[in-house]
Amino acid sequence: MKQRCEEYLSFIGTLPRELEVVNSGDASTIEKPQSELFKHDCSSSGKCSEYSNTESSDDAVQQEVGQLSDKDEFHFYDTRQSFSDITASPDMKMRYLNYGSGAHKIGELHDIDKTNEYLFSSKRRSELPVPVEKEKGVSLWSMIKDNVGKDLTRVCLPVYFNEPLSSLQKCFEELEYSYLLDRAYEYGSRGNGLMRTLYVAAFAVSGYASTDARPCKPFNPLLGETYEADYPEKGIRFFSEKVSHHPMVMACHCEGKGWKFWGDSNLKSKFWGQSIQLDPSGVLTLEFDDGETFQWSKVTTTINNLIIGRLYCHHHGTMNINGNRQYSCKLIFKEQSFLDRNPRQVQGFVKDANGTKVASLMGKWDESMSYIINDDTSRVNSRTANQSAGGTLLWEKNEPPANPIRYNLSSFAITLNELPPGLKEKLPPTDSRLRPDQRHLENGEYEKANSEKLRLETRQRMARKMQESGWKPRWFQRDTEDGTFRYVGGE
Ligand SMILES: CC(C)CCC[C@@H](C)[C@H]1CC[C@H]2[C@@H]3CC=C4C[C@@H](O)CC[C@]4(C)[C@H]3CC[C@]12C
Repeated sequence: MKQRCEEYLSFIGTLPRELEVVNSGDASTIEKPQSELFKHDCSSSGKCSEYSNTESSDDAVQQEVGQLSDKDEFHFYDTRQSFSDITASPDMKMRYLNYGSGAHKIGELHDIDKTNEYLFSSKRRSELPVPVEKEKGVSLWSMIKDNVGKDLTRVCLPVYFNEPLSSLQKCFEELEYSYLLDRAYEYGSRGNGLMRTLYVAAFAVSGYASTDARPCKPFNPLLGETYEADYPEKGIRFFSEKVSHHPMVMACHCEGKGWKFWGDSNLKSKFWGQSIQLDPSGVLTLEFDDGETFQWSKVTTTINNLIIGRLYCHHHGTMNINGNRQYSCKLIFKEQSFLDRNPRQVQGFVKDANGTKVASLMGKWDESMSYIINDDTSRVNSRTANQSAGGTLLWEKNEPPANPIRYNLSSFAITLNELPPGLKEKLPPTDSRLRPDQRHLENGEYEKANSEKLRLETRQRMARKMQESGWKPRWFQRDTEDGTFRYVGGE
């Protein structure tokens, strides 16, 4: 029986062959080996069958949603819910978060009007709503074990494994420390290219800080779903859209004081049984208003202890931050070894146009980053073996919220899905904040969240066909030269 419940889980591949089920009709009979994995005793929850047994052929879906026709292709989602006509129709009007100051495009960022200030600057929330229902503990194993040997991208996980943020919102989360880019801009415009490069490097690392101790999965946006954020207190605006479902690609664009930052996220995943390896394949570009640019790609992320133990992720590999002027930077995210007493380390250096190392960088992606200008590198090295003791601080992770928050969100992350009065009317209907399943989860209404999630996922099965029949992103366009998505805006 083919698993048809198409929850995307695009980062999960197929289970290893040796774990395949002998008789596909009986998921409890497992060939070999009798590993720890299978001895693990987890009570299966009733919820599981509700999801894993959802079967329907594409034909059935087709019947349910209606026949595909050229005219219809943008209107597959029914209109019962505010979020259901999710794919952006070509004539949909974009309403920027401009609160009555007249339509301004994302380039005109910094005129904070009064409404905006009222809605955001001083009054962003510092807590999630109190959950309506009690949380249920469901083990991931109970979900996976009935699907051994099947394509896990087609396994549908119930909402208990999600955090109330979409992947689009998570992209914005990587801009929590955008002030580092403001600083980089200022240094550069005062002629200090080295300090600019160091701050850019610190920024590139700081994006990982929020991934620590966050064991839940973000919501998979629907094709054409968007997330737009206006944070005048940070001086930034952000816009993102899910531009492809197969493969899953999200395009992002952000503008701040003196800089623009864009890129698309496209993850390649390998499933290793107890862990998943994610290899991001997009390029991130940072462009300062004076023409200096830096480009880099993200390093590999491994999610460990999928089945037994505490789930955590770890980032490793080399990040080359290539500048178009004087300086470039190389950062190494250390591999984790079993007995490592000092994990999560990042080390690197900045080199000038001649290839001379002019500064060193050291720190941890979940803590802080520091630098040493080359003149004093040798002195510090000979003085102490512990490099992280030396150096001048560039970046430090913010304190977590005073009261521990569900899902372990940072104070910044807590604000991302907030829907204050008046905002709803200003958002396009495709915004992640309007996803009913995500909203229900945030409110702790798990039953409702689950049924809405299932409903939207059923709709989403059409995404491949929509893409094949010419669906195009609304706000981004693929660059014909380098294949990256660029924000084109519009109304
Ligand atoms: C099977 C389920 C329950 C496991 C939960 C998996 C969680 C830990 C996974 C799912 C998606 C993952 C994220 C996907 C993409 C990225 C971008 C990458 O550049 C940094 C890591 C980061 C941000 C991942 C962190 C870990 C993550 C949040």
